[in-house]
Amino acid sequence: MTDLHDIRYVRVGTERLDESVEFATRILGLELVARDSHAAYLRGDDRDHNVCYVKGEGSGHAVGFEMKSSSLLDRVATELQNAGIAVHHGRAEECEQRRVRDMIRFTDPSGNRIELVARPDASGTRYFPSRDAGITSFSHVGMRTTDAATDEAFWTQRLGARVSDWIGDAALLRIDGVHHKIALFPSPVPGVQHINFQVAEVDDIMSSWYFLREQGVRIAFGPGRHATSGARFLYFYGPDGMIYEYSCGVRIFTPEEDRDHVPRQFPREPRSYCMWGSKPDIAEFKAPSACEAPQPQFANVG
Ligand SMILES: O=C(O)c1cccc(O)c1O
Ligand SMILES: [Fe+2]
Repeated sequence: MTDLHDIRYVRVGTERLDESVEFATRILGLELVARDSHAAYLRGDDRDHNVCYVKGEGSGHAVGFEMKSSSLLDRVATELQNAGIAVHHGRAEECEQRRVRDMIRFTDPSGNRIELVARPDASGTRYFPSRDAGITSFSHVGMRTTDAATDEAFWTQRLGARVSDWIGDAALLRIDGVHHKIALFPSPVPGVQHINFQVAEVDDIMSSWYFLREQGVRIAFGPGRHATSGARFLYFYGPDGMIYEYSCGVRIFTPEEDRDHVPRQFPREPRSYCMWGSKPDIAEFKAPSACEAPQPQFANVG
């Protein structure tokens, strides 16, 4: 069984490299740690980077997870290949671009690109925010799935993730004590749906809500509170329609809870996403449209 040690980075292809860097620093509150004409590396915690914007839409999205050792990485590669899953072993320059010693890449059944890495660069300097958004860490990604059941089986059976809760068919998956590090939201297309940063306290959520609106940033959802993880949250749109989430107070499972937890099934309705009543301006979070909702069956009446 694979044990993903932690989420490590997200790579986002963009034609708007300068705009993405400007948004991530001035608005989101990340620190720019390196950039060249092809890529920009930014962080919201003490790791070497959390987000890499890569010039060119074609480079798409990828999510990187750290394995505890290169030997564990090699073992996972063999397990995946034996299961008939194509595994790309990162070339030296690809590992350098990711600031890691070893990397493998494969896709989940929806085509989401997953990278497993070993010995990522540590950093001897503290995260130094460009704006005091209260960010404490890069914590999870929401991903789009074109086949929720198949992707959930892949992430749980192949990669060792555990379901913490469902909202409709959307699975919130944990790989450690944090309620989730990956969430899979049904969608017609794959890709990274949102990027989450933890913030220190609710004051950070609320002061950012005022700041973002003053800056003309489109709010996507919230301020609100998730019924699933209990986290208070705020979502907003950045360049290329990427959604960013600040949240605080996410549930942390004790080892006993991790062992005994029975995942809950929340219905796909607004109150499952927000206990306070905020309504999402996020396609994957909206209740199925009338054309999608199962039509009530009326018995033939005379
Ligand atoms: O934190 C959560 O529970 C949560 C639920 C639905 C969607 C999300 O993005 C979340 O982070
Ligand atoms: Fe989230």
